[in-house]
Amino acid sequence: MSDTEQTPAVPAQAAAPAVETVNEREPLLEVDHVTLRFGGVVALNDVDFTLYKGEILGLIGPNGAGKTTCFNAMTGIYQPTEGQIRFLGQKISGKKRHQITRMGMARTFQNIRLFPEMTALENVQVGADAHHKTSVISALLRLPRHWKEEREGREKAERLLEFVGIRNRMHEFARNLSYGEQRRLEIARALATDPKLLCLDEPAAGFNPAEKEELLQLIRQIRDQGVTVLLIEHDMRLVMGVTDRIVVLEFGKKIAEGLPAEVRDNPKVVAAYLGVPDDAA
Ligand SMILES: Nc1ncnc2c1ncn2[C@@H]1O[C@H](COP(=O)(O)OP(=O)(O)OP(=O)(O)O)[C@@H](O)[C@H]1O
Repeated sequence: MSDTEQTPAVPAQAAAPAVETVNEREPLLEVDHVTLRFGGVVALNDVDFTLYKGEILGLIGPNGAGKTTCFNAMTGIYQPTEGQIRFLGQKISGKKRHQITRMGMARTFQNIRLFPEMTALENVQVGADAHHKTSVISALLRLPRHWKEEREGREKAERLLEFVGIRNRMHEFARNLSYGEQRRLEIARALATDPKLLCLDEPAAGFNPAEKEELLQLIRQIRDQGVTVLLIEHDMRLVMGVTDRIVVLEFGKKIAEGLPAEVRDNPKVVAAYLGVPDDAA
């Protein structure tokens, strides 16, 4: 039996079933009437929604709708012009990115951001370092507790690489991995920070149908380990197949929110995607 079978790759948190009764659920992330302007551009206009613990929420919308800006506001890269974002009841605004990571939020990027000259294993260990407790001094003095932490970090990184399906590539430089493997590695690295919320920004971009299907399974497995997932994705089949609920943005405004089937049949959403004029919708 491998160590993966003995220890869950993603630390078990309050494992939660799929969303059925959202009203009874605990909020994890609250986007509270957020407006965000870049000069004259209103990238987010009074956007308001809640992400509940244990769900997979899709954030969708046509190009330029404000999805990435919303992600960036949630992860502390941008500050809202108005409104606020709360994670586990605490304001995100003013927090540094590493503080937000420690609070339990991790993300991947639309454009892959790995350390190309480091191995897959090292890339994941860097993520795990966010939670190391021993000091720089104990690392320099090579104290036993530092070694213990180092060993545990490595074991955890290996388990995560197994979990995302690329353990056999752990000693390969990140730059030598295939595109799909790099995307998986990004997810493993984000999971190494023990997130309560994992934000995936277009994780299926450039994937073929088989890879998309595998990704869909992986996202479900991540949620089944108790990690809440926020997904930005253009591929509608994937979004409809994996999310519990969907929020739709268009021109920075929320135009719909609901179960995948409700959103798919919403005339405003159909119009936004097909470019039908408002009065015809
Ligand atoms: N740093 C910035 N400075 C100025 N305008 C910006 C900036 N970032 C985004 N915008 C503008 O804000 C709007 C929303 O962009 P955003 O990238 O969030 O959309 P998106 O829904 O993620 O689009 P896509 O699907 O194409 O990635 C767009 O009009 C964009 O041009």
